[in-house]
Amino acid sequence: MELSYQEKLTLIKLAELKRAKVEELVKESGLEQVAVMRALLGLQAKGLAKLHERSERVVKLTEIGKKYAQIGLPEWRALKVLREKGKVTLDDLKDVLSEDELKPIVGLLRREGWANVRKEEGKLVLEITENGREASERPIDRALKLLAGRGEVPVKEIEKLVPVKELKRRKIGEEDVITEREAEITREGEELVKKGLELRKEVSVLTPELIKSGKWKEVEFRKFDITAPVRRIYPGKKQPYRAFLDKIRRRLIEMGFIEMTVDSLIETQFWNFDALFQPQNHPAREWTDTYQLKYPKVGSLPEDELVARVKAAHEHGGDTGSRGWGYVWSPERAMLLMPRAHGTALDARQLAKGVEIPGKYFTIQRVFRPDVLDRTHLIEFNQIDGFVVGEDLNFRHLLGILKRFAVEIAGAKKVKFLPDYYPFTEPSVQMSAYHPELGWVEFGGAGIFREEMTKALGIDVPVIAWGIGIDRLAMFKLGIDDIRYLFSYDLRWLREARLVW
Ligand SMILES: N[C@@H](Cc1ccccc1)C(=O)O
Repeated sequence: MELSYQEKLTLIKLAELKRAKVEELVKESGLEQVAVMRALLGLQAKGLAKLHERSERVVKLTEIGKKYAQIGLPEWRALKVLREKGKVTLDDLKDVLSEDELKPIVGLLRREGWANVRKEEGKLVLEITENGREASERPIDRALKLLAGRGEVPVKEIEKLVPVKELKRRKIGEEDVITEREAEITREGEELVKKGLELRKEVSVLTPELIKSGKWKEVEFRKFDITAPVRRIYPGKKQPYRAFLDKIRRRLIEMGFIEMTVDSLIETQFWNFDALFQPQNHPAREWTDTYQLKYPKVGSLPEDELVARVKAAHEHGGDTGSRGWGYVWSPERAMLLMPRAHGTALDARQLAKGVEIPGKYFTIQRVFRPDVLDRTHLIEFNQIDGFVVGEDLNFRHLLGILKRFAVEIAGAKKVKFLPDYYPFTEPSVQMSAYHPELGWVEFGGAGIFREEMTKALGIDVPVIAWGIGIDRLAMFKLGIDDIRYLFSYDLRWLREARLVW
């Protein structure tokens, strides 16, 4: 029978102890816990040892419990003050009790019979009782000491002092299940050890020295079982949502899209609304709710010529043949600052700066809109906006691009388009994708930018554009059904979530 070095060593130690906890064997052999476990499993498979597992319910201290073990339970801290003063108000206890501890203290002291409660001039007054003067260690105090000293105490043992429920209610203790493993040597094991085992240290790394000196012929090589279960480790990795966004960015760049960036999350209404041909004094301005900046209130407008063209488009359609919105456009209004409400503002900035024709552009932006938080809505979310500009583009190209996004990037199984309205596109479309749990989820809007907008920005060819709520795409991909989870601190999720794309 072939045994590894670790198995031999463990078996020899086990032969001395006959029956031992895994921890003892770890101490005796000087091996790692995992190595001993693996050796024992090996020995068990060969019939040389037997493993016994026993689970036990134990109680251990919570963080609060640990604190109490150091500074004393609130009732003791309060009683100390009471003993000194005889009579106190709740205010007098503020020095020794935290706010959370103050609330239940009256009930606690009364239940123990340590204090009487009265009202004096509208204030609660606590007065010490005989019981309070003579109070000494109670079962719960002993339980706390026991837990502090031993770390974990079996439920059975604690319950002799206080019900575990009581410890849980007071947030002092919590329950846990520990599994204890014990190994026992079998008769075969004993016989093998009696016959004598040669403990030859195994080599786990083949070094150049071993080869050069020819020693490799003499040493014993350690065998590795690469299918053996090991402890899970969680190496550092990108936050799953961040990783998702980065991959989309990469993918779009690979597809030939140029990324548009901007330094600030704050935007003038000019770029958020006006440059997109959204009328200032019209309900359409509220096609979505937005926030406004209190301080500073205003920013600056771009060059006069551009502002004049946007103004002309709003007032009478500029040189597009449109009649515009027919009102007097106000530069003051356009200067107001706001947290950016959609990524489309960057489209306008880019078009005004000039674009390659044909060209494809995109941006991933954090945007802000008031909303009621729920599993599909956040007030702060991310959008991928983008546009394609070129001579012969039409609506079909747009639908094709959008569908590819939803299916390829988000892994949506079904997609549907519905007519929609945006002041800056004509025609406009809304896209929804199907999620097995959420049903149809709206993803975003798209359309062909209106001439009143593009002409004023200096562009003479069709521009197809879209804005997609990327957070919802991420939900599809990451397999979560609550959008708030994207920003979760839940360590388990952060560790276990697969990095998908
Ligand atoms: N900006 C729009 C989406 C959109 C972008 C581009 C064209 C049409 C619509 C939104 O936030 O919903």
